[in-house]
Amino acid sequence: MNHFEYKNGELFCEDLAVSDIAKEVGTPFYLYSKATLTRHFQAFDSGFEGIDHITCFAVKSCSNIAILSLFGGLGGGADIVSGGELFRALQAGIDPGKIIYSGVGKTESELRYGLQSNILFFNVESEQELHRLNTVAADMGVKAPVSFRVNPDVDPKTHAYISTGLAKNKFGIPIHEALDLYLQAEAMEHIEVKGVSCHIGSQLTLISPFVETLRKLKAFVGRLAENEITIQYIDLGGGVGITYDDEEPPHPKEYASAIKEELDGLSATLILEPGRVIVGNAGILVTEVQYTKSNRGGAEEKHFVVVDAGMNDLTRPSLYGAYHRIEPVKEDVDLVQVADVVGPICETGDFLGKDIRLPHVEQGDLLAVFSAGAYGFTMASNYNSRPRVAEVMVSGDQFRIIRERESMESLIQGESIPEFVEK
Ligand SMILES: Cc1ncc(COP(=O)(O)O)c(C=O)c1O
Ligand SMILES: N[C@@H](CCCC[NH3+])C(=O)O
Repeated sequence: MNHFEYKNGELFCEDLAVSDIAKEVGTPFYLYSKATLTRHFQAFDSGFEGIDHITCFAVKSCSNIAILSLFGGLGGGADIVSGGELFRALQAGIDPGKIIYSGVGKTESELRYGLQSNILFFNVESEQELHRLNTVAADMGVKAPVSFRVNPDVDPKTHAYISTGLAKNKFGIPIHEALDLYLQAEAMEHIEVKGVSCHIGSQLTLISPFVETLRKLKAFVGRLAENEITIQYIDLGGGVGITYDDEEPPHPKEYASAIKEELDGLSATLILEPGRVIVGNAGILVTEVQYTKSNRGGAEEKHFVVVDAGMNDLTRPSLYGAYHRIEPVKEDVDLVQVADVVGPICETGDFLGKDIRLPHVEQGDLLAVFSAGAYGFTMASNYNSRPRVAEVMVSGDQFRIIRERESMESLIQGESIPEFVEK
């Protein structure tokens, strides 16, 4: 359930007509519903009621500080993967004691920043990272809280680019090699072992890979116990999918009960790192039609709707061939056409949708690209020197710009022409 609905043929976000917001903000822009963000966070988090847990929102999926702050206020923590995400989470007021730091390539200065900030723990992904963290912590005279991200070799049955828990993926430490690292860590003066973690992939539509993973983690925790290593946290990562088209992912409550059932008997705090399931359907991208055209090649006629948002603004269709529902902001039952919705970028791969069924649209019409709240703005770039678009949040009958549209000046900010370049 989300708060993007048609009322009398007009798309609304909560109590505001999307077209009215567009008049004031201009296009393109990302639009988020505060009520949907809240509802989705609570639906996920409340599934784990009754057990010790922290919902650490995956900042990479949607990192605007207004949204992080909203989740922080609802009791959430953060799953971060860079110094930049740590900065955002702290700026948003998220409790550092609820921040966990994942990622295969943490630099020395990022490790230092995490330690200075007193985060809950680092998800260490290699032996070399463990040694580097121990050295940095020694230098700072502190103990680094550590969980190891183990790779359980479970097939999440999702897109190959977003599978992370298979042995052939770069993530984590193979589960059968992890015990050795725990033993090394226990012997290190500046490391404190806190937990065991994993994240097997994103946009999962089945519960079984999560359950299989948890079983493997439980067996592993048993082996740790035999070696007198006790852990306080089990981090199951993120990954619950959403409906973009006709997928039928588990309801967060179903996911939570399956996990709770499997956890039975384990006394550890559960950490969850959801991203997409919370924000994916809480945001849309609003774009304006610039031109329509048809290209005839032989017997085929191809229709194009050229809009003012491109693959730099929403890259998922180009990158993964991902489907996003696209509909006019003003519903029209007129003539249905099948068209590619394409952006202004000089790449054939610049499309938001292929063979989309649309009513007749004209220059100036607004289109909504749905399910754009996760990995939408956060993956945007300035390619073709396009300023990144605005982000807007609605609450009831009010809206606020939570990130300004970038200016032309911001495009060249930090650039300079050296004196040895002749003008
Ligand atoms: C370590 C880690 N945690 C959490 C997430 C969030 O995943 P999702 O948005 O699928 O819930 C990701 C991204 O896949 C990730 O890499
Ligand atoms: N960016 C991906 C998900 C990757 C998740 C990051 N581990 C997507 O849009 O679906």
